[in-house]
Amino acid sequence: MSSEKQFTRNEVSRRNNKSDLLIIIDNRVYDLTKFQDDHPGGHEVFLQVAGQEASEMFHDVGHSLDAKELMVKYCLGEVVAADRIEPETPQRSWSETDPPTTLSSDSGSAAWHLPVVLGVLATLLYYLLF
Ligand code: HEM
Repeated sequence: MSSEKQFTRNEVSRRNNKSDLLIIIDNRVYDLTKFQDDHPGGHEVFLQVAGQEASEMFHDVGHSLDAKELMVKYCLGEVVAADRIEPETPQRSWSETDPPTTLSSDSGSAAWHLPVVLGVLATLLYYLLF
């Protein structure tokens, strides 16, 4: 259990105006009431997402590392476990369908044939020509 302050999405949704403005990014709750007038992207965007989930919009903008460091200052806590949205992680099981062991042992044994054959050919040519 985290020691951070916990918020339900319902609680956050009620704090959705210019004088009390919370948003949710990646299951963390930010109080942007004091930051809205300093936000380089303007305060209107915050009013659009006030009290709501804003992860997609935040990431779509491609905020800089500076912006991500600044966020920490405005973080109040996190969303309660029951209300969390897990980020989508693509699950690929290629390792099960395409075991790499067969491929690497095959190409491993073939790999030293070529230089040996070339070496033999070069030696034959040397004796034939000189
Ligand atoms: C804690 C939350 C946020 C912080 C600390 C923050 C901070 C910043 C900073 C520092 C910039 C300047 C550019 C950069 O350094 O990336 C910026 C730009 C911007 N932000 Fe945010 N931002 C936050 C949330 C949001 C959200 C939720 C939205 C959209 C709903 C948003 C939309 C924008 C836009 C549209 C720009 C302008 C991008 C441009 O002109 O290229 N920001 N923000």
